[in-house]
Amino acid sequence: MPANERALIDATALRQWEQQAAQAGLDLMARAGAAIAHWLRLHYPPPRRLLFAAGSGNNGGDALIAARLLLSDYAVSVWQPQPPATAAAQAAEQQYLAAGGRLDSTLSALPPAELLIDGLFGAGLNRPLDAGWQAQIAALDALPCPRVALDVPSGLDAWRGCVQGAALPVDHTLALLCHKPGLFTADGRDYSGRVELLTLDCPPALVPAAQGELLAANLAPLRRRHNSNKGSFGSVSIIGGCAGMGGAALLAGRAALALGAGKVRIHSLDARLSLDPLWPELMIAPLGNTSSLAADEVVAIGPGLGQSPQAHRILASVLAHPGALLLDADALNLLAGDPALQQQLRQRPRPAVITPHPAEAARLLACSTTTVQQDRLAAVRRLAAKLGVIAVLKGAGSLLCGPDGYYRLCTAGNAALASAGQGDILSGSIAALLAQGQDETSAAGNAVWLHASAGDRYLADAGGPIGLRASSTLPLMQQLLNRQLTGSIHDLHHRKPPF
Ligand SMILES: NC(=O)C1=CN([C@@H]2O[C@H](COP(=O)(O)OP(=O)(O)OC[C@H]3O[C@@H](n4cnc5c(N)ncnc54)[C@H](OP(=O)(O)O)[C@@H]3O)[C@@H](O)[C@H]2O)[C@@H](O)CC1
Ligand SMILES: Nc1ncnc2c1ncn2[C@@H]1O[C@H](COP(=O)(O)OP(=O)(O)O)[C@@H](O)[C@H]1O
Ligand SMILES: [K+]
Repeated sequence: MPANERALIDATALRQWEQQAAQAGLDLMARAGAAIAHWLRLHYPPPRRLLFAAGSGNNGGDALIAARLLLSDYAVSVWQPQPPATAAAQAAEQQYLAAGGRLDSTLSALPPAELLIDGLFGAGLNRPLDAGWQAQIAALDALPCPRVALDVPSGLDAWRGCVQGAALPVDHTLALLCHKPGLFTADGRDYSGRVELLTLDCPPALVPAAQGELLAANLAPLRRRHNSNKGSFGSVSIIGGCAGMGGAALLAGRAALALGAGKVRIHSLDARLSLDPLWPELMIAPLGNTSSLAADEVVAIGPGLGQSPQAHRILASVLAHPGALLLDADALNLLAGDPALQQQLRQRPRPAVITPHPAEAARLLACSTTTVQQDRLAAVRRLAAKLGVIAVLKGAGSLLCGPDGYYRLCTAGNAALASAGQGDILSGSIAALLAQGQDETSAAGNAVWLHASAGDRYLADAGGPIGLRASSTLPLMQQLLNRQLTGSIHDLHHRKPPF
């Protein structure tokens, strides 16, 4: 996907884009209708019985234009529960009627369809659907035919990915002009089906600067010279593994090794943990003093750390580590409870990476997990700005954001990853890529992509999402990483920045 096709534009910038296009004489709705009709002809060739659901806004206008363009060789019905409310949608309705099209306001009166095209609500949905609309969504959902959503499945918030009372799950979503983040995060993936972007051929001069993008990996910079040794690939220290939680630190350590760090040490808070018999390559030692950490090693603190006074002391001292630093799990819980630690984190010359799941993010933001999940993008932006970090908000549709507010959204991953220890694997993987010289933004993005894609590989191979253990994710990630290390030897000598 070309970079500009990954662009994510906020609602305000999108409205300005629309206005500027109109001023430049571009009829975006006509382009949208034509592109939708073209897509439908290609994927659902005539003859067929099509049912368009046309709402009162411009989403309904798109539907009416496409319906008109398909009148000649499809059997077209249009369900229009309310008259159009915008000038553009009203014009689209007039053209449709003038071309001989029919409108119906009662869904049950319409003949059975072979394909439903959902143009009821688009990016302009601005409040939860009431009981009446929820019943209409349920009636559409009961139709025994495939569905294609225009821009966004009706009832799904295009920006936040939350269901607004009820939403119509579809097989395909045709995103218009640009992708909307709500298609891929929170509830988005459960409703959007396969998403395709119709760019509407907008002249590049009119395209605004993006506020974010869909995450893409760039792992080629991790290619290795023959003339290298373990010292070339950095050192990682994992700090955690208190009594009863040693497994978390071991998983993070194994991930750091599996993803290519040259040397990995686990500093366990539990003196009894001294060897990983399955991975004896891991060095395990108690953390006597943080001054034993080398300035250039990568430190990941949190997996199994616990929240004891000792853990708090270690965290306070590790925040001064001059090298790359990652905070996860209990390190984040300790941070949430102590504004002085937060201040220390903000003052770091080199921004740390934090990897909260939604409940940890909620503690850091002093709000509820529901609030985080209702607007995951706002939450990750607030975290990054408040703490001066590269924040990774995990979960369905992981989001990454730096203090400048620019964000990346991972479209890969699935519920196979919803199992204990997967977060520890992610932390260790980010640490491994940092140790191999990637900057914080690249390391976090590439590791999130590898982890999520390993989940997708498992889903495809196993035929379903159940049974992926955190440990078993590692060989899948390793394989994906090795397969991405392509490119010419020339590139090794002229490394470009990864993003
Ligand atoms: N951006 C672009 O450049 C392009 C945009 N295009 C298309 O325009 C679409 C956006 O159009 P839009 O802004 O007119 O809003 P849309 O989604 O049709 O619906 C809003 C309507 O529903 C109403 N309403 C809202 N919530 C409600 C609720 N809970 N319950 C009940 N009613 C509710 C709201 O009215 P309200 O009651 O708020 O006054 C309004 O009438 C976009 O998705 C894409 O398809 C393309 O043509 C080309 C390029
Ligand atoms: N439904 C899902 N879709 C995509 N990714 C998921 C899903 N559930 C979990 N994950 C991923 O799995 C990891 C789980 O991390 P976390 O909740 O910290 O687990 P743990 O604390 O058990 O290690 C995160 O990277 C998260 O993004
Ligand atoms: K829609």
